[in-house]
Amino acid sequence: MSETLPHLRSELIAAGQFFHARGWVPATSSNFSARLGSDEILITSSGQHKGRLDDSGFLRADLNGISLDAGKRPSAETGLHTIMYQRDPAMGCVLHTHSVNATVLSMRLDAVTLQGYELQKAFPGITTHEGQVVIPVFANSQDIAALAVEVGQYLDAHPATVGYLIRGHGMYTWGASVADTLRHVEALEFLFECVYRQLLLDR
Ligand SMILES: CSCCC(=O)C(=O)COP(=O)(O)O
Ligand SMILES: [Zn+2]
Repeated sequence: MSETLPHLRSELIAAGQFFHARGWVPATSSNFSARLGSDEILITSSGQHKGRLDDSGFLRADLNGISLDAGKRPSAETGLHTIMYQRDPAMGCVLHTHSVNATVLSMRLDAVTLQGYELQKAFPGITTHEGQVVIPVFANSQDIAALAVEVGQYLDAHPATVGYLIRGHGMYTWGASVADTLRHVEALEFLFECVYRQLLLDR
């Protein structure tokens, strides 16, 4: 990888500040990671406030989620990050957020289907508003290993997926770089707000 650990860490710290200003990472929710190398990631340690991260809030882990920094405990949801890096050597970043819109929609819908929105073009390979972008909703679980298997099976069957929701919990999205993944978070949050407002208008 061309990006150094300090650079990736500062990008993730800035992401947390950006998300917190928008209310997408309340309390100690959410977790962030970026690839450091072929078999190593940088990930937030468990229990950090993601709007107030500093250099100490991160650790290195292998692709099985084992801490490479003695005494530091990775996110409780590390398995949902490592599954993405294991699946794709080009995977550069995974971001998980807990916005109100993502959480509310996940309680009401089995999938969020996006169609007709110009902002769908924020995702890789999408060149028109005309197609459908489906964001699946998985049942929440405290068994992260089992949830990661379920996510992996879904992605095997639906490789163009750009993100997913976990019911009553939050959103995961990913990309080749931190910048790409930030764009995906921002686009999904905009689109979730559109879907939410449309549901209100349709009542
Ligand atoms: C207080 S939020 C509950 C845990 C969670 O969903 C989350 O995203 C943060 O967990 P972590 O272990 O990464 O701090
Ligand atoms: Zn979470």
